[in-house]
Amino acid sequence: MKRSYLRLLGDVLRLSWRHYPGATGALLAVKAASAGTTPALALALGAAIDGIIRGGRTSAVAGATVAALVFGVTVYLKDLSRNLDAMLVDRLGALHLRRDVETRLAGLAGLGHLERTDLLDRVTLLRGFGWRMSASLWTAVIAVFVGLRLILLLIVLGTAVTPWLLPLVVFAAAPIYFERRGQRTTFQAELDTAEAYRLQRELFNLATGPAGGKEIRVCGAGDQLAERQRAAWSEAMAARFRARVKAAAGNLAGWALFTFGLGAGLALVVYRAARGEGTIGDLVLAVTVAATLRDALQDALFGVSEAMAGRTLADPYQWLQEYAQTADRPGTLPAPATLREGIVLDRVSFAYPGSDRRAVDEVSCRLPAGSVVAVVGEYGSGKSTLVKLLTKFYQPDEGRIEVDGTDLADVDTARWRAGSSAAFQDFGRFHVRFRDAIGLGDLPRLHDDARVAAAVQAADADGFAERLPDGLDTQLGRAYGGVELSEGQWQKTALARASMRTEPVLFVLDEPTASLDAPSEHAIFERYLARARRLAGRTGAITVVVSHRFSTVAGADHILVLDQGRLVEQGTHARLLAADGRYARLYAIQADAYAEA
Ligand SMILES: Nc1ncnc2c1ncn2[C@@H]1O[C@H](COP(=O)(O)OP(=O)(O)OP(=O)(O)O)[C@@H](O)[C@H]1O
Repeated sequence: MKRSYLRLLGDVLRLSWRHYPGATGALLAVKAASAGTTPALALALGAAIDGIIRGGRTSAVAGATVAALVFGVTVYLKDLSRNLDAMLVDRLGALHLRRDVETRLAGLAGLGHLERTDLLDRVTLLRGFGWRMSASLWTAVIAVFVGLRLILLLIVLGTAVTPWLLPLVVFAAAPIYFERRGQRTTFQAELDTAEAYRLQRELFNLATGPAGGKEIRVCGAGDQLAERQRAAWSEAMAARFRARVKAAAGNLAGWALFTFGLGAGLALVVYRAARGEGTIGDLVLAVTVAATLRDALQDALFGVSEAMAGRTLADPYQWLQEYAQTADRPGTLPAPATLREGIVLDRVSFAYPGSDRRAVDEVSCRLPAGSVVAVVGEYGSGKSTLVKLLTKFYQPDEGRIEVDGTDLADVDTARWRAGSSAAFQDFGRFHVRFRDAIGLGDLPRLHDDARVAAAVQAADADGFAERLPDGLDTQLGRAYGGVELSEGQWQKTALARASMRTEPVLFVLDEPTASLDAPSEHAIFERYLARARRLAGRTGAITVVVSHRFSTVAGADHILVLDQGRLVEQGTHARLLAADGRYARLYAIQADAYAEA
């Protein structure tokens, strides 16, 4: 086993001891005691048989009594162990380990782990971390004590019967060796096929889930998806199956060796008994031990293989710990409560990890304090990426973003975010009460009804909010017996959430009205323009609006026009029209389209 995995098992054991000392101690004691029961039973039975044959009534009765007692204790310990094991695995997994992973993942300031395919594989593995890891700990403990039971059984064979039986250890080790080799092969195959496996699951969810259900039916793409899912599944499974066949062949060889050794050992005991060198009790003892040796060995192998299966968790967990420390540059400087000068982008470039194409390419511009800045451009021109850089989801690869002269990279990320508000294109649909879906935009004011109502009004959501069956207390999401909102209503809810903070210094609206019609979008934009003016007066806030609809953003103070990541034009609406460049051309095309409509 890898050292990191052993260390992780040690950490989990310490965690269990710290939170459940009684149950952990009891389970360890029960497992340790269980290791001695089979050898004790074999010795007691052997003594009872010898007592009967020699006519020693006392030793026969004593042997039989001990055997009966040991048998009773074995059954009781098994039951106790099962219950303690289940209780500890559940509690430790759900209450501590899963929470630890959840907190670490949710605490990551950046988005890389959610958007990079190489990291997604690890995040996927970590989803089952809590329960699997706590189960692994106790299977590893079982493996240790079953190993101890095996050693005790062999000592009993070697000392109570004949040392000639000791080479059985070598034969007993053969299946373990082959099992481990097989484990390594299958583990590697799982790693190699993780991407195909993830893809088939994604396709399955897509084909069967509600998200793309309508489009898939309209397109008639169900069969295609099923076929692709089947292909990805077959690709992953074929490699895994080949690895398992290889592992099974090794296991067969291991067990064949063990069976050969066991047969030879028993033949030796029978031969010795026939020559009068051993007793019938020895024979009973040897047969009892031999019969349980196979079970003990199988238990040990099962324990080892189960514990080894948990090894797949060590790498991603360790990665998460390191990633949390290195991926995010949290910064230490306080975030400004008000802006005096504004935000300056100085030759900012950024390419998504794993891509050599710059999503933002040498962008330099100034976003003056108190201004409303619109970012426009065609699909994929880098608008959302620019917003992600401003909200510190990613750091620029080159260049700097300065906030009132301070490098944003040095500003404390959590505090910068606490001073920002944002509504994103891919907004969240939180299936909680309507008031909570909005209030979580400013957690300390989650229960401030007046603030929530004001945010609802700001987002022009009061119309549909009034019609909700339980008002602000309405549960959202049909899956939880609540109300399902329309796309536009979800979007207005996201807008209301972004309106909860009243004093942000950065207010981002990344296509917040894409699901609304042009007049509604225009009305909302006017509202937020007025709000931006009020914010500007209080905190010097900068409002950044991303939109496809050029007419909507005409009232912005400053417009940035992006094309393939580059800032190709900037200025006011009037100046950009007068320049008769890209902006003017695209504006004219949209204006014509609306005129014709
Ligand atoms: N997570 C990601 N990983 C890799 N590349 C990405 C990622 N997100 C965006 N890109 C790429 O970066 C470029 C800019 O994308 P971005 O989302 O910033 O454009 P946009 O102008 O906001 O587009 P839209 O108007 O469609 O929202 C695109 O080429 C896109 O394919």
